[in-house]
Amino acid sequence: MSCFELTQVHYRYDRQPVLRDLSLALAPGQILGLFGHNGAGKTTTIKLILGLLTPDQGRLSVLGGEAGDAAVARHIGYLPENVMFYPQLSGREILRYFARLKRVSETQVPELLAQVGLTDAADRRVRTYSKGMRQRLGLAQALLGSPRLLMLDEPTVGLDPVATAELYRLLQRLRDNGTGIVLCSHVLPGVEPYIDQAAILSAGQLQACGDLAQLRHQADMPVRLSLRSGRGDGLLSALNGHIPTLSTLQPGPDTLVVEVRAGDKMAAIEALLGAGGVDDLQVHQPTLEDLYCHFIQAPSSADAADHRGGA
Ligand SMILES: Nc1ncnc2c1ncn2[C@@H]1O[C@H](COP(=O)(O)OP(=O)(O)OP(=O)(O)O)[C@@H](O)[C@H]1O
Repeated sequence: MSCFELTQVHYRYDRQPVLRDLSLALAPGQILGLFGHNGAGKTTTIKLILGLLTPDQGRLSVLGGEAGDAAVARHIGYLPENVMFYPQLSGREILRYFARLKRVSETQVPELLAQVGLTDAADRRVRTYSKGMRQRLGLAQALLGSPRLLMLDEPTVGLDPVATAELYRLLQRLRDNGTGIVLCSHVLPGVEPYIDQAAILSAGQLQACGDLAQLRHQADMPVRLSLRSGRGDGLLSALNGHIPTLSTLQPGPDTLVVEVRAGDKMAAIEALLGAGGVDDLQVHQPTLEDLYCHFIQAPSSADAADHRGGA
């Protein structure tokens, strides 16, 4: 059973279309990064899955049931973008309060505080917490009741790099235990190794969705090979005539940078190494940020169709 499945979902606020023809699914034990600029529709998507909004068109199922159904909602953990707590309560009191609200056992509270690194601050008032500590308390709140689907809206806001890496590692442990996780963010640096799938939203439309290899295949962006060698010209002639290069650059006497199409990468590496004299070789594949920029800038199929229709 999938954690959720949206099929051709449309949503509009008042008369303003916000999500258009959105199809997206998440399997258990997967981390989906949902990326897009401000206003792309990420929070709206999360609210639909939570059952706080209802699609105008299309189908939506969550954990095999209806979004918003109480029996479904109790298996969902949610960390909202701007997390706010009663400042005069301690972290422990807040978690106990939410445990009662969610009707789950309070015995989980000490363990969750430990999981997010707040054991020592558990009995301090939340108004003395840093932004990052409040964010981690928000995560502990989302984890109450061991949710099968966890949705995190901008979870790394306010976290320093070490706390961010710890958060991602915690998410991976949850994922390995079968939790489906949506990580909604416009912060891409550092997230790449921790997600299984990336969905890229722009102006309410899904531009691309898949794992990194699929996105790279779909984008067909050039791969850059950086070589250190005493015989740059010889290497270039080993390539020329066999492998089409998109660009070549010799930034120094011993360095050569070649761009080839993704599909020619292995043949180019073989030709270069076969020519001999290569002291070092680095392969630069498009990063998640490169792919994001590529897909955000690419016209969507609907826009392209509109354009064709208007021409
Ligand atoms: N309650 C609302 N009433 C009217 N329009 C809204 C409402 N909430 C959001 N919108 C609009 O819907 C669009 C999508 O907003 P949404 O919050 O889903 O985007 P987002 O991708 O989460 O953005 P951000 O990264 O800034 O949080 C935006 O144009 C926003 O202005």
